[in-house]
Amino acid sequence: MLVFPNAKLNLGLYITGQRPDGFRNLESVFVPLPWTDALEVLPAPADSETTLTLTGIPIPGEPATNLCLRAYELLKADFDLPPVQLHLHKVVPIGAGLGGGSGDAAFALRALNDLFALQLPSDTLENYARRLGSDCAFFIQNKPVFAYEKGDVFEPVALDLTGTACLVIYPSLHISTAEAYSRVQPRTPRHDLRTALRQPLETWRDAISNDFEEALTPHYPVLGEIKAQLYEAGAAYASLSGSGSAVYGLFPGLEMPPSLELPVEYQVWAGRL
Ligand SMILES: C[C@@](CO)(OP(=O)(O)O)[C@H](O)COP(=O)(O)OP(=O)(O)OC[C@H]1O[C@@H](n2ccc(N)nc2=O)[C@H](O)[C@@H]1O
Ligand SMILES: Nc1ncnc2c1ncn2[C@@H]1O[C@H](COP(=O)(O)OP(=O)(O)O)[C@@H](O)[C@H]1O
Repeated sequence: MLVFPNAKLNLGLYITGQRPDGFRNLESVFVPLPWTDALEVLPAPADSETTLTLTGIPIPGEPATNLCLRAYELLKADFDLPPVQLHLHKVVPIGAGLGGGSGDAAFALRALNDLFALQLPSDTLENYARRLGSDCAFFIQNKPVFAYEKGDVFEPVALDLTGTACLVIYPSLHISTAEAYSRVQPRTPRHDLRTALRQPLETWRDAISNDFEEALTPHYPVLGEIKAQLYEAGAAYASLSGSGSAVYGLFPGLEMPPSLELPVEYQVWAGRL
């Protein structure tokens, strides 16, 4: 079985409180971004070992800690799964705020559920996903949601950005999620995200913000430079995604976003949501 785990964008992000478990409460709207990896999951002979092979962008850390393998081990602890051969072709930049690793984990759970006819409903898969990472559960249903608590509890949002031209720029700068959280002090949300997102996209610039962007831009000025470049190129809305370092621009009304002159080491996704 071959699946294509996608990434996500955060529309607004507020760190609202410190939790007793050491994590932070947040409020954000997550939307799927069709920048994808490719993940193959094949059943392997009963007497063989489970394997993971990797191509594409190198992933920091030991392959044994890869979220695809962790997803398999999580289900194997509860179900009589045969060994599998996993192959991940990594495309989505890492440490980008695009949730690429979380998407791989959730798609691995979904693929194993389908391949071995486990018949687990979405809420059960979401509970497994939550154990792998705070934003993993979003990728089970993979549709726009208002996310709160650890970013793993959802409410539906009436938001349809389908077809909106979008440019995502990753300045080859790995910002770890833990480092980003350590730089932000929880506070009352600056804006009411659900109300703001019901207004026309052209108003979002002054009505939606990302707390990580404010905290990280003084340390990484390139983030502010890319955002300014996106606005100069005509974006109606531009922001850091999640804890960065990817910055995106939305260009409603265009068939495709404009192309920008950027350093060769940057990775870019241009297309329609
Ligand atoms: C910031 C967000 C926003 O969507 O996305 P990314 O920028 O990583 O894509 C998410 O909250 C990232 O979720 P995820 O990447 O799954 O984080 P986890 O693996 O669960 O946690 C990594 C580390 O981030 C911190 N963390 C994460 C989530 C949260 N609600 N509070 C936290 O304090 C903790 O220090 C934790 O050890
Ligand atoms: N399949 C995977 N893809 C990407 N990162 C992975 C994967 N499995 C484990 N990781 C670990 O997760 C970390 C961050 O993953 P990712 O979701 O891409 O971050 P972010 O959402 O902050 O961009 C990486 O540093 C990496 O060590």
